[in-house]
Amino acid sequence: MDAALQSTTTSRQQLTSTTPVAPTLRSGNVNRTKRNYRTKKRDGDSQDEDEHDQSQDTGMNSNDSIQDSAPTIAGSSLPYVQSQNAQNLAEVYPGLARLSFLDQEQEQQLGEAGGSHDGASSPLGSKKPRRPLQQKPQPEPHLQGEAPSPYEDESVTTFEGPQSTSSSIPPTTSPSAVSSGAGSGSSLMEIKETGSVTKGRGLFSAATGILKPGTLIFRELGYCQVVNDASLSQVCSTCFKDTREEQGEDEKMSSDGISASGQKRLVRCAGCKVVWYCNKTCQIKDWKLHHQLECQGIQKSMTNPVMKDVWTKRAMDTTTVRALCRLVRRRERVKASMAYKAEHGKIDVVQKQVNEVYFSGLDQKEEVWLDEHGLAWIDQYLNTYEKERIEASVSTSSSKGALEDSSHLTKIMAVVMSCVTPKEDRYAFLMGASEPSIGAEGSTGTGGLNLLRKLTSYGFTMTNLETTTPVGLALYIQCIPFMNHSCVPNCIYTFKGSRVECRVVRDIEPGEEMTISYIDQIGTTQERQKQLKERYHFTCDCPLCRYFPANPLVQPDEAAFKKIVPNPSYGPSLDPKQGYVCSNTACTARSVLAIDDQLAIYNKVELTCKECGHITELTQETALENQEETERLVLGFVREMNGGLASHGFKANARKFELAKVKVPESTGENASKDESKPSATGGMKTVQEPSPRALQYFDDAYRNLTGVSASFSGQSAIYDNVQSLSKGEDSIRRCTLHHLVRQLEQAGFDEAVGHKNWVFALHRSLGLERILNDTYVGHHPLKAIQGYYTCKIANLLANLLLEESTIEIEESDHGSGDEDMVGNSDDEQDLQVLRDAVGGGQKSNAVVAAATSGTGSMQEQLLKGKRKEKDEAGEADGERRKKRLEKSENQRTQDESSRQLLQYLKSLIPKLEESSILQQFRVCWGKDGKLASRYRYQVDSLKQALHYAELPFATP
Ligand SMILES: C[S@@+](CC[C@H](N)C(=O)[O-])C[C@H]1O[C@@H](n2cnc3c(N)ncnc32)[C@H](O)[C@@H]1O
Repeated sequence: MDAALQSTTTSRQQLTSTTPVAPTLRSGNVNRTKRNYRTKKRDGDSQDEDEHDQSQDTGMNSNDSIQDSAPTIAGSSLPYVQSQNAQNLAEVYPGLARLSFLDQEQEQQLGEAGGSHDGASSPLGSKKPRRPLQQKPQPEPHLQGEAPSPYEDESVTTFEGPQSTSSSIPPTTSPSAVSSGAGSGSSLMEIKETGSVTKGRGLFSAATGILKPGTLIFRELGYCQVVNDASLSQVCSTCFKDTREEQGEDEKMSSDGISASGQKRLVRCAGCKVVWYCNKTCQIKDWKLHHQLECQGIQKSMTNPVMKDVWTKRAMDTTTVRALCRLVRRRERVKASMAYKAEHGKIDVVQKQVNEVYFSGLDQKEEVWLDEHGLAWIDQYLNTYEKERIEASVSTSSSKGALEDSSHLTKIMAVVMSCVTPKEDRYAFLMGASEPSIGAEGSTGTGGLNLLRKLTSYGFTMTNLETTTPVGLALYIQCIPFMNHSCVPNCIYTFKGSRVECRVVRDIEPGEEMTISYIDQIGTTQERQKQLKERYHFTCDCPLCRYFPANPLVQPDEAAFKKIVPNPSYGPSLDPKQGYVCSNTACTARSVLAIDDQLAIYNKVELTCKECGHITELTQETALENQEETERLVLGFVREMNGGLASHGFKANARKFELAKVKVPESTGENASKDESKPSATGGMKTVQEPSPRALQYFDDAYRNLTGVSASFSGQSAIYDNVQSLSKGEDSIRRCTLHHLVRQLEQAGFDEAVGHKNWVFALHRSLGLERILNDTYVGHHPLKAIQGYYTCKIANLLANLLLEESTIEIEESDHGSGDEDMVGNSDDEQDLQVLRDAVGGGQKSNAVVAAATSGTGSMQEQLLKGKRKEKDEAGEADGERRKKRLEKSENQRTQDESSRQLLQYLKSLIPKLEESSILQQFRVCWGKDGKLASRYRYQVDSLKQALHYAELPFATP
């Protein structure tokens, strides 16, 4: 959300360690004379940068290049050339003529490669048939009741852009918001007023039935998006593919895009030397959409010595700058197109053709919509509500003074203006006082300051789906920006490239508002509210904030929260994350006795537990000691994770914080982690990557120190047991909070470390974070969603692998499994198909399949619930409740059985998946370069890891 600023900060932090510094532009780059095509042809493919250099040169001298390249265009078979004269083309895209050279070369290259190319970025001019606009994607398996999938039948989907562009009320539907189920025309969601003056509008369910967890409610393309500075050389600026996934976390990329192993991953635009791409297809696509003008702008900006430092020495983060430039340019393009339409009564042919060339299927549809309605829409939705807010944040911006003395926002504006606006238009651009003429170089639309303000409050930080690392900044305008915040959201969002996807995480009733969390949910009510106030300028009033009011004097409100969480583990008085619980180890109550704030007022408090009457004395010193002890333990954990060699500082270890290689007996499973030193019966030992037992012991101690609960990765049910082992002894006050631990882990680079997918599995599973998130933190942590997504993805991929699709039955479970992760994702579908072909389509029983497809996402939760219920049973005597519990436990047994079947099934797949012949086939049919084979390998490894941890017994409260 206010990611523009946020991401700027993040990126700046990362900049010091990871951002490559682009080499200084060769002198005379901008005015370098053109070389002829033949020279370029001779240079061949390896000369990417030179080729682009030339296209840049041509782009900057468009008149010459149009004449020069006219014959080439005329003779080309490229679709946009066939029916378009070069002059018209060049008017809109001055560099296009020169680009035809790249297109031809691209075609040639593809021809040589047998036309096998990543379908997601189909080459310009290739004969490859586009996915038809009305192709029917697979239905969403998790949509319950009558609510149709947003993509159920696109042939009848109609785009409803702004109903009246002059209206100040924005339209209630947008392409992504419209879900036309089999001609019903019904919609899955609608935008309407919440009824709260502070909240304004929101996104509401318009489905007729309950939307179940896992349901994909929409996917949305960005209006404009950029890769952040820290990721520029590692993430493609067109498709947002993150090469770090393939190269592994510790294989860093140098500033020239060469990995530690010497492989070149991305190619850089040789014109500006700022943005990077997977290949020329991506480069061309971006060139035509955005980068041509962006590239010229950056080079123009570099003629100013101060600005030059920004671009070449990264004197400041340029993420927001580039995003804003793209926003300005896109608005320009749309305006030019609209003006054309007004004058000629039809859509600009070039625009139309370019759209056709660029996009296929849904993308094209969405892009056309964005082009036609985006401008009006963006103005409407941004202006109506946000106008009075955040004004202060930019009120100081002006073009005054030197860059160094200016505020951050002023700096951003200064750089933006140096890229997009001629000097004489700068004031107009800044204030929106007048409209520069359409089509003129540097024409900018209204109010650069306004746009910046909007970008900073509506921009989203895009993250890598699997690692959750921030990769870029995007502005969405259709659905997600209408979603309000809740600390117990019913939806979560994730990114696939630049496309955002929004899913349901708990039941949504018809008409209920759909919410997301703008912030990390791990904090206390005070912490969350502080963040929301600072970043988004509102005070959250969600059910969780009302259940655990930030101010302990405010009467808690139970009703709203209990609607969402029927049996919360804690009473509604104090947020358990901010307090201390009874120190009597025999006491099973976890009611909060005191909070930090109280301790700040009184140096010493005596706390009587209502449950057991035990009196605990709590002093600031005790609290501090607890804190220090935990820090020491976390340090020990970090040191062990780094091989136990040296005692490093927190931050310095960030990148090294990896799973240790541990020798375990061949027969993995529960014993593997319990007794790693003993060889198995067969005598074999093997190396797996997981936290060492000592590291886990450290973590367990730290965890227990703070919570009074054993993380118990080793399988002992350990709530409140073993507290004696703590140095503070039995009477130690136990802090009922984990956020300090989480903060320390963050400091220790944990966040970066969990970028490693196995880490996510390992730690969530083995340290019981699932339980913590479910039980203590109540809501759904984004990481959990990612984990769930990933688990589903692997499980589905593999579960489907050996099955005929027709035999798959989706059984309803109390948690969505996210099966639809596969739906509509051509990459995954291809993955699946290739795998299926490779393995040869084995058969499994329906029951197993149903278990596999229904239980995947909630597998761990099901186990967790089972254990929790067992514990509940032991502690309660009430007959009525026992009866209910028995019923529940019956359900639980079924779920456990389903999970067990799933586990067994997935385990049985592994040997088959690991057959070398399959791996070989996979390599041959997909990636000659072996990339996809290694991705496949990675998935199998992750599955093994997940299964390994899934088999460890859970610690239950
Ligand atoms: C992305 S917009 C959400 C859509 C917005 N309500 C609208 O009408 O355009 C974010 C802004 O909505 C408001 N908002 C979001 N969630 C809120 C909440 N839970 N309570 C109050 N205001 C909220 C804040 O002003 C925030 O800056």
